[in-house]
Amino acid sequence: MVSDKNRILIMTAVSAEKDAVLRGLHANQTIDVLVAGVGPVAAAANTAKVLATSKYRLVISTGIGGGFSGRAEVGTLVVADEIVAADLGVETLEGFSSFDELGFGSTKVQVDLSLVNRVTGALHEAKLPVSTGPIITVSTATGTAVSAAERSGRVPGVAAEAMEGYGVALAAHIHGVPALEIRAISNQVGPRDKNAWRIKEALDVLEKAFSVLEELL
Ligand SMILES: O=C(O)c1cccc(C(=O)CC[C@H]2O[C@@H](n3cnc4c(=O)[nH]cnc43)[C@H](O)[C@@H]2O)c1
Repeated sequence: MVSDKNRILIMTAVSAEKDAVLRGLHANQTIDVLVAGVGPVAAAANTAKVLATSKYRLVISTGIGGGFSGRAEVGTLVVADEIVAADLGVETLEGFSSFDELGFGSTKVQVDLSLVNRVTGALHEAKLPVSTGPIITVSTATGTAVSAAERSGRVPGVAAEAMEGYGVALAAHIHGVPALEIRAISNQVGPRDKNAWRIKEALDVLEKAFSVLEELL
């Protein structure tokens, strides 16, 4: 790894997502794309490991994700305007209490909204279907309509769900590096129906996204 403050680090959960991003980047020499592993803990640990020895000006968590109905449809892109750990908290008789509410710290990583707007604008200019909104990170992927409604109700405007963004973004924040999360929607968040997942379509739009963003980043 070249240690250079002009470099960008992109973390994906699995190699299929890494390969899609690399196809879009056309062998860009200033962007490193690495596999973080699935889930927030692996993603945080592996991102922190990289940042401990190499300097970057930006970290991006990206890959496929679930879209919330009416906010992010399958085959579209979502750029996070807030990265939220949706299940960091306590189950109580009155419902879920987040770490924020309990005073245990923040479950959110703020993002540079001017960068979010530039990224979203570039994708829109390229005629790619894109929206912005909070992206939640979970340790257990939603699998029922009840859970989808509960999570959607707790995070106003939530657009998408995935499993690595908060881990990647928190590791970056601890190292003083700004972070983004960009998701290509492979499925709708809700009742588990693997037959309804459109992973290839999502990987295709992920590739297109990074072929556009290569010029901007
Ligand atoms: O439901 C299943 O049988 C099943 C089998 C394999 C993988 C899964 C996943 O949930 C993959 C999680 C993986 O993909 C991202 N992802 C994509 N869609 C979602 C979602 O709706 N909720 C959470 N994560 C999602 C995630 O970032 C992981 O890397 C399920």
